[in-house]
Amino acid sequence: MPPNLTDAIVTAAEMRQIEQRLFDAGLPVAALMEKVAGRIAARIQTLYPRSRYPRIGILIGPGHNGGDALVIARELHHSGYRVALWQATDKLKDLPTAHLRYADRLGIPIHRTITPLQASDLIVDGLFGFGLERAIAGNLADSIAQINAWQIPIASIDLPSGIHTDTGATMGIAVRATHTLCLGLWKRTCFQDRALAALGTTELIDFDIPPADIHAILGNPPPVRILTNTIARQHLPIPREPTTHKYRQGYLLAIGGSQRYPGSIHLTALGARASGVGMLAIATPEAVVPGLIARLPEALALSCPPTNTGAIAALPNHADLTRTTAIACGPGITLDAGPLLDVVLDLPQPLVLDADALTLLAQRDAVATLQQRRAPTVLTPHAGEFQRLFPKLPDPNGDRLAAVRAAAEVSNAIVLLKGARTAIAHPNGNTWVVPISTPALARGGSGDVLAGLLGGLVAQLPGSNLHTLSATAATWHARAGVIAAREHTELGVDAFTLTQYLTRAAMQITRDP
Ligand SMILES: NC(=O)C1=CN([C@@H]2O[C@H](COP(=O)(O)OP(=O)(O)OC[C@H]3O[C@@H](n4cnc5c(N)ncnc54)[C@H](O)[C@@H]3O)[C@@H](O)[C@H]2O)[C@@H](O)CC1
Ligand SMILES: Nc1ncnc2c1ncn2[C@@H]1O[C@H](COP(=O)(O)OP(=O)(O)O)[C@@H](O)[C@H]1O
Ligand SMILES: [K+]
Repeated sequence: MPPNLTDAIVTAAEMRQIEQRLFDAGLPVAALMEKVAGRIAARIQTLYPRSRYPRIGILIGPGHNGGDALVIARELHHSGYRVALWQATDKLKDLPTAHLRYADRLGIPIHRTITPLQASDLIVDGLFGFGLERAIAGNLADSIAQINAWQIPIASIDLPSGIHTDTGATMGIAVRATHTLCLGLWKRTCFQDRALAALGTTELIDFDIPPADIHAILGNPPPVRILTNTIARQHLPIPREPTTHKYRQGYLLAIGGSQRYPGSIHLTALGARASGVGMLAIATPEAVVPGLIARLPEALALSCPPTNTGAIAALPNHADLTRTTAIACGPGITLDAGPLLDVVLDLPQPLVLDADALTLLAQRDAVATLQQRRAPTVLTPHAGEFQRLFPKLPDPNGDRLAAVRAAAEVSNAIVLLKGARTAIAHPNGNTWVVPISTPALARGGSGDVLAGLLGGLVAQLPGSNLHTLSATAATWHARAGVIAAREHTELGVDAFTLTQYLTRAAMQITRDP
């Protein structure tokens, strides 16, 4: 299968339509269940070897998620595990009914209360998959609460039961998995921040869906996708042309800083430096310039007149922006820099807006202002900034993928919604998801670094796909965080430390498959 097809991210409805095409084409439902469950059973035996996990408790729901679980139970039983089942509900669909009867015949114990499963080394959760249609309540909910309290590792089939397949919402209560084995194609919920704690480690179990069936339902390329390393690599500005020179390697103007927040623009500048941009100019209040140049001697300082609060009042009169290929604006400018933002929005270069620039934008009619821009804009809000910018759109702490897509559509800007799973939407609905990150990045200043890195990347490749470039910068940044956290723990990745790992992250992107 071409690698890009496993990058598609689907909704429950799309998955159902794709599966239906396979069934319509002649693949028996039971055959698919055997195949899928066989692959999961094999994976479980690798992840949880019988020597260390001899006793497996399996939760059986009423639908085909339960059917998968029963096939897995049978296979693990034959492989020598001691398997015990909890049948969660009376009424089962036909396939699970048949498999349950056969499990009984094999002598696998079938319990109607969960207590006997407490003596398990691993729980396999086959209660609900993408067929969950209402909140879990009553005895079922109580049982899930108890299972979660047992502190036994849990492997969920397809999804942690109780998590909405698309939105990541908890439907009443949800199994808290250690490991989620997502089947066939990634479900949206795997990239919704609010579901991450329930998902545990996620892994895709491929079952050979023909690409034509995926494309028939999702289109080609699919609209919502993981940004893979391969794509990120194609959007790094390396290798450089042998005869290039500094003015051909991009000219970024980074605008930020104030007397109150002099540090953020340093971090943005260090992010830009790591992007490899040919020329870096920094517009900041004159009081901030000396410290900045001490740290980044290569940068061109545009010393700006200050407001009476020490914010940037305007760009310097002499500033010649003709060579500028991209602009990043916002870190540390404070809310006193409104007139500056008006000037910046009017400039003809691609523009990355971050931090205070977003809050200032929210104080005017953000959507109308963005619609009027002559050049492309990338907005890089965290959830709080997003809510200020787009108060009428879906909550960015809820269904983040829906929220970011709606924002890009209404604003005609590329919107990069930061978080544990950063999502980047294009106005046409295409959305990249960055599948990795680390909570080590959850501290002040790491976003400033991203703004600079992204600005520097855009400056170097102004004619390239801005949407994918933005996602590449987010991946690059996240990878740097992951490498830094490995070496410094999650506590040791302050924003400056992060900047020192960006080059290593670029090397990793260029080397990894
Ligand atoms: N068709 C197949 O053979 C395949 C099945 N797969 C598995 O099938 C799953 C989807 O199967 P289904 O469509 O049967 O759906 P589920 O197994 O997710 O469950 C649906 C059943 O649960 C009931 N239900 C829904 N919400 C409930 C609630 N809150 N409380 C109590 N009962 C509730 C429904 O009435 C229905 O009977 C996937 O997640 C996956 O595990 C696929 O992965 C692979 C192919
Ligand atoms: N829990 C988390 N897990 C992974 N990444 C995170 C987490 N929290 C924040 N991040 C990342 O850290 C950065 C924080 O940016 P931002 O909130 O703008 O911080 P600041 O404005 O202080 O620089 C973003 O890139 C975001 O994706
Ligand atoms: K499940």
